[in-house]
Amino acid sequence: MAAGAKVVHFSNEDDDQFIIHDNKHAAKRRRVQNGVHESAADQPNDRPESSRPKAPTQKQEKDLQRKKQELFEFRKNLPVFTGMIYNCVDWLGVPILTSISFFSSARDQIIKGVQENETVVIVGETGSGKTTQIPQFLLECGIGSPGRGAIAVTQPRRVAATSLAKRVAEEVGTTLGYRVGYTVRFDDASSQHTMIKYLTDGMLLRELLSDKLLLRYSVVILDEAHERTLRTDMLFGMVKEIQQTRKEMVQRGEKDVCELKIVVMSATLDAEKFSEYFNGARIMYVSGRLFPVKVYNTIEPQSDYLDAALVTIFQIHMRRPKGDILVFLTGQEEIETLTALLTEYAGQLPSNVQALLPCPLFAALPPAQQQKVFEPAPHNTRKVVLATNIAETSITISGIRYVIDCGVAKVRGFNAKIGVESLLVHPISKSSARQRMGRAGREAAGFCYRLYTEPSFGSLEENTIPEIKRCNLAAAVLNLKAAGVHDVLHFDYMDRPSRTSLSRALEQLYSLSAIDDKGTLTQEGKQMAEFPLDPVFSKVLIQSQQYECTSEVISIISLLSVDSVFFTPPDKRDNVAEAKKRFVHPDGDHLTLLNVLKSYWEVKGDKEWCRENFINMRNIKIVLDVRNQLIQFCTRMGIVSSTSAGNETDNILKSFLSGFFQNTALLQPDGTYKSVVGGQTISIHPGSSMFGKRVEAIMYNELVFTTRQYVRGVSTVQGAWLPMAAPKYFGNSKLATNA
Ligand SMILES: Nc1ncnc2c1ncn2[C@@H]1O[C@H](COP(=O)(O)OP(=O)(O)OP(=O)(O)O)[C@@H](O)[C@H]1O
Repeated sequence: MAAGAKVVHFSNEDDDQFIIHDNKHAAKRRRVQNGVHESAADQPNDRPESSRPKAPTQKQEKDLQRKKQELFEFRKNLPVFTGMIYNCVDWLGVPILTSISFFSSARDQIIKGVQENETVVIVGETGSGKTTQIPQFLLECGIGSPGRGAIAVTQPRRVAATSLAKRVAEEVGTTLGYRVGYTVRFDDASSQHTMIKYLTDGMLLRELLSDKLLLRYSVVILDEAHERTLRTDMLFGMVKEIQQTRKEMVQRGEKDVCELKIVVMSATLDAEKFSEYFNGARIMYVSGRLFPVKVYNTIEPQSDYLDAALVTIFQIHMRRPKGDILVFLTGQEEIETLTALLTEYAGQLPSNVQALLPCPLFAALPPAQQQKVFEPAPHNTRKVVLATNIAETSITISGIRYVIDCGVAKVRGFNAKIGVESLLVHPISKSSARQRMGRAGREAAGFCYRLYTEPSFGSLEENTIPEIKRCNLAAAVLNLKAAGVHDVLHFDYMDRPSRTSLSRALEQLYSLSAIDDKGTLTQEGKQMAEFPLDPVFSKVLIQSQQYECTSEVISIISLLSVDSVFFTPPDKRDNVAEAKKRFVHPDGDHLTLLNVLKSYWEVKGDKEWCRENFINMRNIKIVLDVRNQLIQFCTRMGIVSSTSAGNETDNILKSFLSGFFQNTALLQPDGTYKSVVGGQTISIHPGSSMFGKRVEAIMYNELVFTTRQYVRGVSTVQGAWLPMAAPKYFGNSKLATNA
């Protein structure tokens, strides 16, 4: 083997490995960061009824029926159609035969199970057909009907909701948005005829604001319940309560109300725990999977998974039969680094080898670009989808035969004691690893390459810790209050968050003036709950009206929604640092970012200018997209997008301080900074325009734990502004004790 060559050895693999004769790509470093709410919460949309999906024309109808018939031939072989249903499993997870019926199909038993029980928990292998088929069964048997109500199927992510709706519309033989549709943030493909609606959990929470008993639905299917996102956990408690209320209404003989059925589904779920929470719900295990997936683990631990992923991609490409590859990574920056490296090395492949096409997939990518991963690869090309864990559950990407799992993910954490939130790279759970594996083997036999050893897999946690146990709960508590849950301390949580976390959240909402001293939602709090943003950013936006700088604030919030507006080729770090200096604003990073956007507009997005200044054009497009959405949103809310006329700099910084007052630090006599909350010593990140500067007080966007506690997104503020920014918070001694 040539010096510097790199090979990743997997268990059970032959060893004619592909060798990359250059390992310069190693050690591309990743940042661990925290802060901005990456994917904004979901919003109702206001598409006028006239532009909403219509019944298919006669010609469309013919094509739809042909496709439906074709897909039916496939559907009827899925395990949820024809497989066996079990009532329980032994301690190894093997189904035990008890009171099952050999004479009825899985489909019939699932229908009967839902008809006879208020709540059913369904567990079945990835790809067995739960998400696409079970809603159709419930429609076909009349549990979902125009008279009783539609079927809502929640998904933790929008890309899953939209792609599933498209597939199921084809299977049902209807145009998308007519009988089958979806509702996600800023996009609604549904109509009053929609009987099966895929929607993000955030969207269903939002519908609860206007339809408190979810009367438009007869069934709510909570899919991928194992993910335990904050929003799904909130939904558990809310739908459980709604089910009880509707039952009592039916018992009282109230008209136009039917009982609400709840179906909880996943491939990797602690069914007993869910059953117990939902008052002893019936559990059904669906046996079997459609296609096998062979799993390989590395023989040795890998010190650099990005490097290992790159090598594995080429090993598969050179040695394995046709089929696309799905690689799980932790974030946008890694995905972009690997895309660049893949493109570079793919150019060195011999001419008789098929081409490689990298396709990125991450939450901040505009929906139209996300959809590209679902398009078939061009002739004689192997598609390599590079995704964060937004591709981990629910979705089927046609053509994927190989999955590469790096074994880690970015996980949001929150230290309730000191009120600090962080986003750290953390090993995934076994449940996540199985979900990742399950993205292969959906249309044919598949292969999963885990970039970690078998013992490492064995040492992973069984399930991911519920988000509610590790997040800042301010947004969740605000949503609960907006949905009418006043007593958030005694809400029926499946896993109760700590009292400290809840108190912290209430304290933060009080400081933001979202709730009053009795814990009641204020007018401002109601407005904040409507925003597609974390409450902290909502506060900044609302406050910007008073300082007449909404337009600038919207731009900066949009700029903060991406990792970086600069593109940093590994061998051009010095040139990039030089380019960044051209935009520096003396008051810090918020205004420096705004300078970048202003300059981009001045040159009308000139490509050559972007190249010279290392501007990441894709990220700027994302920024502009978020900005447009926020402007539209503010217009709907009656917020005028004014531009600062007076002291622009101070006004913008004061607006941000009204939300970020807890992310502040004061200069100490020894030249270090001490955080106002928690009193910790912090350092300004070397990448900040404020690095090395000594000012009276700073405000920062995020705290990063690396070798020390760094803050990023830093701007200078005046100490005297703090009490004005949050009088309820700084009313007393906090400043004095930390000064
Ligand atoms: N968009 C699609 N294109 C091609 N095949 C699809 C598509 N969506 C679903 N399928 C097929 O239907 C099968 C069932 O998919 P479905 O999403 O219902 O399974 P599931 O049991 O919910 O899986 P998971 O637990 O992974 O979400 C898949 O294995 C795949 O073969």
